[in-house]
Amino acid sequence: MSDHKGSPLQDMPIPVTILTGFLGAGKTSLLNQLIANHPEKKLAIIENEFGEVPIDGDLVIGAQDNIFELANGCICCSLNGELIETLRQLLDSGKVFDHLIIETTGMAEPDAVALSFVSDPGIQAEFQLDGTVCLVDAVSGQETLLEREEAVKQITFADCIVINKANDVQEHYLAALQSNLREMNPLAQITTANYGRTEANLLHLQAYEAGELEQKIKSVVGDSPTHHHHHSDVAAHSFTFDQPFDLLAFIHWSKVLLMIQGKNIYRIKGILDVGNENAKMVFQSVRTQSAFTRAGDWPENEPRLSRIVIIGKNLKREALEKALRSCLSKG
Ligand SMILES: Nc1nc2c(ncn2[C@@H]2O[C@H](COP(=O)(O)OP(=O)(O)OP(=O)(O)O)[C@@H](O)[C@H]2O)c(=O)[nH]1
Repeated sequence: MSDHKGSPLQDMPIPVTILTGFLGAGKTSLLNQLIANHPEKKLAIIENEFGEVPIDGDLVIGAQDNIFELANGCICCSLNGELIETLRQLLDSGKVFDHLIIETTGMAEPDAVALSFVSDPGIQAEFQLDGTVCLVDAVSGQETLLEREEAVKQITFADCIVINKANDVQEHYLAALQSNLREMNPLAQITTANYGRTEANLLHLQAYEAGELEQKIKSVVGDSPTHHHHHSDVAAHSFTFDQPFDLLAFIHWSKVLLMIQGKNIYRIKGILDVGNENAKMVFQSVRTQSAFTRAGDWPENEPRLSRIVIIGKNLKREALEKALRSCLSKG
């Protein structure tokens, strides 16, 4: 990866990691570990926190020159426009950096932050999401998930979930938490940490790359017709279809679905067989935005199975399946 000097004509988009997790879960501790473990990287960091006086920036060690603060508001709501402005300033600053980390407030909905990177063409040209990392407090995480909708959304949107303070709980408790998180988000990688120290390569998740997505979706959905994971009213529904999709019908359906039910749909990811296309089409949504990318061609010896995972709240599985079936190619 080449250096980025804030020029609008960079050769490669700068990878972006969104760091999220409920209040006190260990985001700043993890950030400090990332900085310590990646001396080869020139990290730029955007900190967002509530409160008049920014504090977290002072708690991040050794990167003071490259820290940008968005204080006194939440990045996912009132400060979203400011985030885009800060990204532009970052590019214009002349600072050299090759990876951007955004630490959100503990209350932020990371999909709203991610939206800036998939909805603004100017930003998209310069930055590319690598993935969202969500910290969960091993001790209080379970309780927080029962009480706080924001925490549930953070989990369901994450590409990697890090259970921090793992040594502070017993093994069986940790295993139960892990399995609960797996049910809520079967697509995420799950790992453990103490004081933010973890083995996982969190800055290279490539969560939005077609090949990586395909592997993940395949591992979750398999070849069986349909199944779903349940966490109270939040569920991950998986579907497989062995007939090709009509691309336009699918696009139309997904746009209407996200427009009408977007609030309750946390994530859609899918690999689709589309009539008249040799390439596998990878679909994913971030809030109301959605996009297709091409993965490799379907190999001759691989059945053309479309696999789709929809994670959301209070979703009616039968209705989703029926609607998806109506998007299958008629020809
Ligand atoms: N026991 C224990 N404490 C930890 C661990 N990791 C972090 N802490 C402590 O937990 C507190 C919160 O950690 P932070 O890294 O500031 O968490 P945060 O998510 O950035 O917090 P907010 O910015 O307030 O949302 C601090 O006092 C840390 O020292 C851990 O693995 N075990």
